[in-house]
Amino acid sequence: MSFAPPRIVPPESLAQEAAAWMASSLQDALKTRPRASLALSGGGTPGPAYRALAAMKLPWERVDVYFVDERFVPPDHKDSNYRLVEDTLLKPLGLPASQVFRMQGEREDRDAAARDYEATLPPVLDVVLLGMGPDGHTASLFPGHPAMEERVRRVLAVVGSKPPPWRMTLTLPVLNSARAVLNLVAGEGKADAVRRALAGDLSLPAARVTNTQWMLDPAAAGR
Ligand SMILES: O=C(O)[C@H](O)[C@@H](O)[C@H](O)[C@H](O)COP(=O)(O)O
Repeated sequence: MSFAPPRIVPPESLAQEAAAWMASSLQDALKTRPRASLALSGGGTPGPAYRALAAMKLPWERVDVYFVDERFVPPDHKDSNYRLVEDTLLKPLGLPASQVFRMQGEREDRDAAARDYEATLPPVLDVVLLGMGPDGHTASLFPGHPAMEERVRRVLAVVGSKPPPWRMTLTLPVLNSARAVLNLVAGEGKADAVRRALAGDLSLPAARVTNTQWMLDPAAAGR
């Protein structure tokens, strides 16, 4: 399994280029279907890309927002991926709640929350934005975790090695059936994981998302 060559983008253009990729991928999806689904990751990298995306002209009334993963914290918690997306994309767009499918990280029964989220997912996601940690985790799929081997459940509650520990995550069957996937990675701390993932080191969850397009800044590309 090999990936298309990564796009290497100067740091100052990364957010805009990632936003343009998401917008273009959504437009492609909307050419043949009435609605498009956009699944978003959290972490420190994608916020500026979400802000740039919110400024782009799209038929937003036809776009449904999902989450790639979420921490088991309330939606107004500083570590909530929902809060990140709400602040950078949903509020700027004024997207109605009916178009936002939030992972309920506030729920006590984590497995029930995962199962309920699974029921909201479309059969195939159109556009997925991923990130990757220095250990090669993506979504909340961490190296060596049994969730990497899951082939039936589409959403799992897991304990990850990036705090906060308890998370809900899409699994590889969902990510690998998506129509367009971008892994947006920046910073020299990721360079080794990027090199290993691009070389097909399947111990890295990010390497197992087979249809990933990669967008890197020069530092993550080892330059
Ligand atoms: O909830 C999360 O933490 C993210 O979904 C996670 O998969 C993230 O994409 C990577 O950890 C990279 O995070 P940074 O962008 O902060 O490096």
